[in-house]
Amino acid sequence: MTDRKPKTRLTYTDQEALNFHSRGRPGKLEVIATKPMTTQRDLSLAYSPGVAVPVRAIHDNPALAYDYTARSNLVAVITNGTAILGLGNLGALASKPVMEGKAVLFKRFADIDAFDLEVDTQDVEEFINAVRYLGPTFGGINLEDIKAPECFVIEARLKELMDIPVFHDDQHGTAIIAAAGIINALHLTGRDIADTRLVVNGAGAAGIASVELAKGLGFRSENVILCDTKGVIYKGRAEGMNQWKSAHAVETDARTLAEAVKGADVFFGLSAKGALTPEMVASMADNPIIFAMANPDPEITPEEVAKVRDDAIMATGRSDYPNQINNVLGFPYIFRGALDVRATTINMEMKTAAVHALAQLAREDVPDEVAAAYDGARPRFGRDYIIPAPFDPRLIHVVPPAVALAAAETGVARQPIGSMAAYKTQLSARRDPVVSVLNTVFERVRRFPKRVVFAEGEEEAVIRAALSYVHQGLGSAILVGREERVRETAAAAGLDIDGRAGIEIHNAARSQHNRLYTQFLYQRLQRRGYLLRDCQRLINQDRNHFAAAMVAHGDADAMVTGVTRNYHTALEDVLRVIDARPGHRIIGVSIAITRGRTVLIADTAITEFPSAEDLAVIATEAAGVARRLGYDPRVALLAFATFGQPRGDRATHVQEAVRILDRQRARFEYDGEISADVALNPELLALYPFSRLKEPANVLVMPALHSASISTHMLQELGATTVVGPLIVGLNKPVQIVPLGAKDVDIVNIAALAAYNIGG
Ligand SMILES: NC(=O)C1=CN([C@@H]2O[C@H](COP(=O)(O)OP(=O)(O)OC[C@H]3O[C@@H](n4cnc5c(N)ncnc54)[C@H](OP(=O)(O)O)[C@@H]3O)[C@@H](O)[C@H]2O)C=CC1
Ligand SMILES: CC(=O)C(=O)O
Ligand SMILES: [Mg+2]
Repeated sequence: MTDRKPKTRLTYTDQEALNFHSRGRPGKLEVIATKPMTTQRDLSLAYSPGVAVPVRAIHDNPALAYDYTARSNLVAVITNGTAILGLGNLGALASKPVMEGKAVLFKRFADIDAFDLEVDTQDVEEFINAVRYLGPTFGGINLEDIKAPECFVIEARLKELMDIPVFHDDQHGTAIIAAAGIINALHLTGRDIADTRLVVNGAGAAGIASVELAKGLGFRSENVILCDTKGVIYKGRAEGMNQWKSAHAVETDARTLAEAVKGADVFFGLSAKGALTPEMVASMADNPIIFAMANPDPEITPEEVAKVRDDAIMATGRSDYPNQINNVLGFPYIFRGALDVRATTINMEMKTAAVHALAQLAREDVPDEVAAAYDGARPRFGRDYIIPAPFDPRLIHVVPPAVALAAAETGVARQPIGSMAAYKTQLSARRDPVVSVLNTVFERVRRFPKRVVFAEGEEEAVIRAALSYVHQGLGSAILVGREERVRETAAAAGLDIDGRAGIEIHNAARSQHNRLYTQFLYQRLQRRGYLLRDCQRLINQDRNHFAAAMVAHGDADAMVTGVTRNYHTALEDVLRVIDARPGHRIIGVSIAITRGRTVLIADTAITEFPSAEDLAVIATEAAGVARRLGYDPRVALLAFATFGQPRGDRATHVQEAVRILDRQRARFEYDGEISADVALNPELLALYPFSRLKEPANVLVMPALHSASISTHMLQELGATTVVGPLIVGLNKPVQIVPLGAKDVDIVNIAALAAYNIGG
């Protein structure tokens, strides 16, 4: 009956789920030391006797625990296993996979360390006592999967007893995400919240909290019906009641869920699998909003809904359907914001701030990285995208700042955020170490904004990158392309570029500068076999030549290209227009970034078999890049051998390169020939006390292009390493080339590096 079919679900077998949990180290968590623990000295500092120093300091001033221990970033995920997802009361032990899962999500999405604690008691007092004394260990307490009504008592008492945030995720996390989703769904269906009829099935932890927050948003009490296993919670009902249910009892004739949902606008399922039938869905109002949030199986599936009507906005709690209304979008970021201001609690204002931040984010354009999380189908605000996806990289710098600000404004922040801009950068860097490495670059470009020409202005990723460049305050963007084509591509992607300050479109064929650029190119190429008309064609029809000519003439400050053409073709185009900087050689430098470590690798683009002289030049140019990125260069000239061992002819030109640098009195730390492991590992390096490198290298000069290329590609594919580049270094004007098919985030990073003139 409908042509709006739900997207295909991912599938897995039970055996695959078991294998996932058992393979390798069983479970999903391990503990990793954050300090070196290799030498006797490390042991003395970390343990006895050194550890006594912070012990005394904390005793004298308890606030110092945030500085000397992991407490400030540590959350407990605590349960008694009485309401494991929608599986019911299966006990503390069986809940462990879910709690480990929550801990992993804390880490993955918000860089919060979390321990799962499964407390084997169903007695409220015993449970409270098991938790209340854990305050010194943690910065926050995330209560999970504890059934109602005990969860209400437990949370309220622990909040009174503890001076750190205590947050029952199933109550508030769920309510916050459902509230964000409903704000957007009401907007899309043109409803007024004050007249909207809501039915909530499930009057437990999640149901009660969601009703309370929904009413806080503007749903009127008389328009909200709550149901449980006994049916509608109406005024006067006696069976299966408690004070939390009674607070939401209404005057109604409806007694069953089927009667309650008849004509209702919105259904929230926080109950159990299959609780909502297709017949009930069919009886709802036009454009019904159905959030079937029970896990792992919803109250009704999107396929079942699609069979009976095609006008529903449908959401579930699962990752394998569109519109995932799940507290995973909340708890990592809410705790991140709360921990970062050392909040004493998570109050209503902080929760509301999270609701609005999430709702707003879903309305914004989606970057490539999120599109990738949707199997390449870029979601756009609408019926199938009312809430951000869990893998949205923007969540980390959108939700915590809103929460932190609300904490400060309501006086529960012990240490409010100083600079919000700096905090947002710090947050992004938690998820993406590239952000912290490029932070100096971005900051500097923001202070001295630049006009960057994007040669491939008709490409969607490029238009997104240009918009992002402008939005981030880095300067203005010129898109080279046919106006209509650029506009069409932008419109199809839902990007608004018309009249946007800072965005210009330049059509090479129609540019008033063509005559000038053509003459300029002809002067350069006439003795290289090019006729005037060849140069005319290159300027009129080839965007790389046109864009490079803009930069050569100062009509743009920097250029970015490469999305549609392979690296070397794009470089040849550019080199017809722009030379090397006098006294310099063009080389390629790649930046390999892992958490806590950045290494430059050169030459990753130009010289296939560098001579000793070439290697010395490459070392010098790469050291310059390291300096421009804010590092003191420590350059290792790599070979398969280290200081003469094993012997072999191929290392001799590396040794000679080191002698050339000596003769040139190079003003940076360097040594070679040295193998990559010795260059990067302090313990191996210590075996060569005569080495001029006293600490591991941060610049690696490769003996040849093949080793450079192979190693950077392996790093990119195998490890948790991001490789940026190759960046072009030594060109007379700032031009950078991105890898073929680069995504918008990568293009913006490279545009910022071009604007920063990383190539010197
Ligand atoms: N998507 C998300 O992010 C989240 C989803 N949930 C889901 O919500 C559900 C409830 O969790 P939680 O509140 O923590 O659990 P609780 O045990 O606290 O509450 C369960 C509630 O559901 C009611 N219920 C159970 N089965 C039915 C049914 N067939 N029809 C009507 N009501 C029913 C119970 O009724 P009674 O009071 O009569 O026993 C009770 O009120 C679970 O499926 C869970 O997975 C929870 C948290 C987050
Ligand atoms: C998602 C979650 O916390 C639950 O279903 O219990
Ligand atoms: Mg839960």
